[in-house]
Amino acid sequence: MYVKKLFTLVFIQKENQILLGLKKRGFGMNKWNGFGGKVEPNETIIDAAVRELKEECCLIVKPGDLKNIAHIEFTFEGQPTLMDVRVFSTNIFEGTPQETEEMKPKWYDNDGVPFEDMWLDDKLWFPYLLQGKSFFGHFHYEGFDKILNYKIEEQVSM
Ligand SMILES: Nc1nc(SCCc2ccccc2)c2[nH]cnc2n1
Repeated sequence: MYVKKLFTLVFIQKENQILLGLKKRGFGMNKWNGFGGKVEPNETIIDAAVRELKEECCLIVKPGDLKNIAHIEFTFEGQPTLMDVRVFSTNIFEGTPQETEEMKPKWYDNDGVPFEDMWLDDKLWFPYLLQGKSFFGHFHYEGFDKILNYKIEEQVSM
């Protein structure tokens, strides 16, 4: 029986580039990732996504401009937590990405994503993200550096 915890993950995209942030502390520290975090009890998932993006790199997006492109679940052998991550993307945003205490932002070419410094699973589902295909994924980890099993299923539309 898992204890489900809800998280957001936002990817800002340009023509052939994607904005990633180097996590400077906490869960996933020293890995490049999208922007996000825990959904608080008093907010919607979308509001959490907008809030975390602003907190982590000072970009402003409108809730209506965020497209839910994926639902990814992470479980870890021997742990009761199921991380329920709602992934959003948009190419409509205001501001210039700024470094914060949480994240150091950097634009990457779509064909130059630093998978060697990201979560192991990311290289498995980034192709769907970069091609704008919606998907469901579940990744079951042993520790943080080994995927025991996973599934990815394209979804017609979320
Ligand atoms: N890309 C990616 N992201 C996460 S956690 C994303 C959600 C999150 C959680 C806590 C703080 C900020 C953001 C992953 N976990 C395992 N593989 C993973 N891949």
